[in-house]
Amino acid sequence: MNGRIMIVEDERIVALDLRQTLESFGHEVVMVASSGEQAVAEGPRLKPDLVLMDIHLDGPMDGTAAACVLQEHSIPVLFLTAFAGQAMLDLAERSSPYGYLVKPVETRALQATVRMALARRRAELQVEKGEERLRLAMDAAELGVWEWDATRHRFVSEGRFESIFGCSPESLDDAERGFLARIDPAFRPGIAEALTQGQAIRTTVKLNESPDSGDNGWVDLHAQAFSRPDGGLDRAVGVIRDVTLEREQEERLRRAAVVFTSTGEGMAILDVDHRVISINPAFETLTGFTEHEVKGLAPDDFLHARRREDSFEARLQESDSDYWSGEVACLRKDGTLFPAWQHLCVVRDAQGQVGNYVLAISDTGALRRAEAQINHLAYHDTLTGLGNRNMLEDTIEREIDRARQHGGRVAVLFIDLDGFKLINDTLGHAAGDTLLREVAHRISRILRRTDTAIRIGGDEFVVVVPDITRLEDCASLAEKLLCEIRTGIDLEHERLSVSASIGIAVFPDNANDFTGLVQAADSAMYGAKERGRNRYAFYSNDMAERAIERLHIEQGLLRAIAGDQLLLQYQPVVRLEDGQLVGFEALIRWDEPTHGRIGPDRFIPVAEECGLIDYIGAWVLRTACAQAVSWIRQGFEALRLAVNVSARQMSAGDFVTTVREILDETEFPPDQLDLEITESTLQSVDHSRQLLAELRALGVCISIDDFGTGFSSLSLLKHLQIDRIKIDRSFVQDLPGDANGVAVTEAIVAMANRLGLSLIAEGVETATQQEFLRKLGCDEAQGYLFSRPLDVRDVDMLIAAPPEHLS
Ligand SMILES: Nc1nc2c(ncn2[C@@H]2O[C@H](COP(=O)(O)O[C@H]3[C@@H](O)[C@H](n4cnc5c(=O)[nH]c(N)nc54)O[C@@H]3COP(=O)(O)O)[C@@H](O)[C@H]2O)c(=O)[nH]1
Repeated sequence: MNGRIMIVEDERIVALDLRQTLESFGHEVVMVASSGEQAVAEGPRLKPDLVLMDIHLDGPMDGTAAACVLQEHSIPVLFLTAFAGQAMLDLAERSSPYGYLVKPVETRALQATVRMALARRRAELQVEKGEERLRLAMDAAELGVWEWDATRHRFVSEGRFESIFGCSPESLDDAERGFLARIDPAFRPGIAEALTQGQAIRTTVKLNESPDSGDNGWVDLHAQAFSRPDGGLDRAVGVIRDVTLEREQEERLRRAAVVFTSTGEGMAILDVDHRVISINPAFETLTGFTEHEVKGLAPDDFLHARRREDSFEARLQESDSDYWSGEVACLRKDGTLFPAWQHLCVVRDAQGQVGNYVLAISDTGALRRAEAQINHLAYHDTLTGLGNRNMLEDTIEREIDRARQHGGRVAVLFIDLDGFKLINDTLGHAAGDTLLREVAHRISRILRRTDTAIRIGGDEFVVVVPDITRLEDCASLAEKLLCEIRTGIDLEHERLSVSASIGIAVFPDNANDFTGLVQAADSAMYGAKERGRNRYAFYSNDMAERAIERLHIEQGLLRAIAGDQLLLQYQPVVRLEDGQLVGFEALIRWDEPTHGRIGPDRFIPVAEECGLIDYIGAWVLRTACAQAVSWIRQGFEALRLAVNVSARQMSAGDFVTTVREILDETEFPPDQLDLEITESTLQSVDHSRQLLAELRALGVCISIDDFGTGFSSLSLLKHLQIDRIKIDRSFVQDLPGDANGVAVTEAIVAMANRLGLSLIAEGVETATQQEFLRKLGCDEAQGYLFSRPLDVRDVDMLIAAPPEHLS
């Protein structure tokens, strides 16, 4: 076995001799160095298999120091020395020499020692190479090798162990827990058992979060445990490999598989030639085809109804990406068509080559139907099926646009039912709903195809009439609507009659846009209501003027309250039987310093609108009660006092409390107080039934004022706690000549008698009217025939000395 040898010897003769001897053995002497410095400078470059080194060298670096440096470069050294004292041997040992020859060296000893050293060197190199190979292989396989000596509590590792396990092997030295604690608790018992039983471990485990990096992941763990003879773990050796990415990939695939089989979208996987490889259950459900039936077919052959437009190739070409989505027409197995939203997707491999296609379809038929339903709901009133507020805006704006283009006109009729609230209140919401549906039906029945009927909420409807040429046509339509609505409606056991008030506004005459037109029609509707309901009114400039006047009244009313400009008059009420004075109705007046006396008809509605009525109403009640108490104290003990109450007052949450407090404060006897409430008040006040019950509980009486002018129903009178009905002046004034007035009055008297209610007629101006009413059975009356409303001092005189006709 020959080698490349360097000789380090400062004695030239000895060096030459060594060289000749070594060369005679067939070795190659790569260099003869004469100093330690020269040896360490050239040794690493020449990489000799062996260095023969004289220990005692001249110069600063002796042989042992030079040998230590060469050893760092894995160059083996064989020492030559003239003597071998203990101290020298100790020094030489530090550089782990391959041998130690004492000079003069005998040739055979030199040959044998050099040969053994070279053999050892070769063996070591082989081991090193083997280790290197193993390391590279472990690296390539991304493995970490570990060995756990449980007896000595030592944990060693190589390769990628540290980076995979996320902690240094030293931290695992200590105890089983060090190693096992890194493993997720769910996997720990199995591993622990295999270790204590000395078994092989082949498993994939999850790691806990690393204390160093915070990572957790999955590792493949292959190991063999060895037990001690007395039982228990001696040591374990194994490899680990990080399989986190594979696990995630598997998990993704598993999830994708779940999605594929469970999604509601029909999916088909196609090969490069667009032939079906597989379909999911949803595809089968959507199309009726089984996988077996469509495997190997192209979707264009069995699925796409419009083969040319929806063809696979055409759709993908449309898109400049690998995706296309859009609506297509699809065929089911039974030949029926359905609209579908289709996604096409190209699946490429790592090299960018097309590997597959994915086709996904969802039936958009249901979506289309839902869309239509949502649109319907968005634009229609669910109760009546008419259009709703959204449709109103769209329709009016569209018709205004059209009218602008053609120079036409658009009419808007705003319809509000008279007395609807009362029906809801007394007969219940179900009855109210039935009524609204019937009214909606009647409105629709008489409209043209081009007209639009809308319910904008509650009891308010709007009719949009395009292309009107004459205002008379609007008037006749409004009349037809009033007549249709007025006709009795059968509700369960009741035949109801409800009227409506209609306001009409026209584009471009009254307003130029949607908001203006609807507002104008709304104002006109209020105009119709003010004029007595059950009628229609066109929007007029008067309405705008009235709005300004209202503003002036509102501002004046504030001054009136502050400046004591309000006062009360009292109109006597007489018993028809004997003409006896039975009481008074308190009537408010406003003495305005510049405009003179203003009647309640003008300012009460304004006070209601601006909220001053609560204050004014309480003032009237307090003043009238206090005044009446003084008349009672003057000797008119049987006096009854009627006080008008408006809708707004009744709506105030504390109305009953106000009445109670005023009665307590003035000491007026409750049973002599008559609160006059109009039918329309009952119609507009929520929970009027309960309110009346509470007022009755105070002991006061309730009269229905202006009876017969609004929604009158037997149920209303039956359900509400009422004492008296006041026949409206409008019926009385035409008695007894007018047949209609007579019929209505007779019906009211009959109704009151049947329900045991007392009757009073207002506006009696003639003796004939008085006589007619008396004969009919009417109990009491008031009117100019007996007396106009009087100031307090006139009433004082009246009580002191009643005239003959009021005695
Ligand atoms: N909420 C309140 N409303 C009130 C109050 N005071 C009055 N009013 C209401 O104002 C309306 C107009 O009232 P007024 O101008 O006072 O007219 C009353 C009488 O003067 C009038 N009347 C009486 N007899 C005759 C008659 O023979 N002929 C004729 N043409 N008019 C007559 O009738 C009105 C009384 O109406 P009524 O209350 O329905 O009995 C009116 O609606 C008042 O209710 C108030 O304080 N609060």
